[in-house]
Amino acid sequence: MPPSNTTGGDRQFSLFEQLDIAENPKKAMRLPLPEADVIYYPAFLNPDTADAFFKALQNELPWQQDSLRMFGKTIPIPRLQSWHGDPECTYTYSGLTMPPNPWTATLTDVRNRCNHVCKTRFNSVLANWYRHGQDSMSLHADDEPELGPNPIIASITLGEARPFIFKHKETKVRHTHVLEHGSLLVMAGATQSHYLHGIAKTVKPIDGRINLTFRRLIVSNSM
Ligand SMILES: O=C(O)CCC(=O)C(=O)O
Ligand SMILES: [Fe+2]
Repeated sequence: MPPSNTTGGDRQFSLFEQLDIAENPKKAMRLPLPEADVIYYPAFLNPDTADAFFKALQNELPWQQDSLRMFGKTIPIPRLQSWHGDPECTYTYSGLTMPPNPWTATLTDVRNRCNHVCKTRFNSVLANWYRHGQDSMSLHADDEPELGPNPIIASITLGEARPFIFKHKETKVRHTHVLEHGSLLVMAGATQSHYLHGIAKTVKPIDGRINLTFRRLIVSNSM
């Protein structure tokens, strides 16, 4: 049975209220996920701005294909990545330790828009480039200790729309939501405690997608 919708209900409502949605021409919506706080803004960026950001990021970021050690083997991850942030924001993710690259003009611009709407100060961002349908991200929760409890994460989509999968950790119930060009997805509250999320592969011939997930790492000398 899916968990009761009353659990965390206050928190869901307060996230919606917390976000500054007044400036967005298209309405934001809360996704129907019990025990989670997830808001989706379809047209956070206008299409021309989103196109320009996509092109700029392709050229601006030092994209690399990292590898993970699994079962004694080194396996290249199926996407390109680039980690950026304030100097103290070294991040450990699936066994990879990544010192931050500096903020670029485009990342700073998008970060400031996310800060404004989410009323927080993101100090880091993971950029993911899914080059085609065979690039993906396996189901995971963004629950690294340096994110602290109940982290707020702002996730921008540029380029090809891809289905974003949520899977409840206990009930295993799945919910899929297509993330469109120029959209913003905000995950907050207990979302990471109760759900995994990821991007599946597809055999369809599709174009590339760049995703930016802004985070606030709790590091000793962050202000
Ligand atoms: O590409 C996406 O939308 C998901 C990215 C993600 O989950 C992450 O970077 O932790
Ligand atoms: Fe994630």
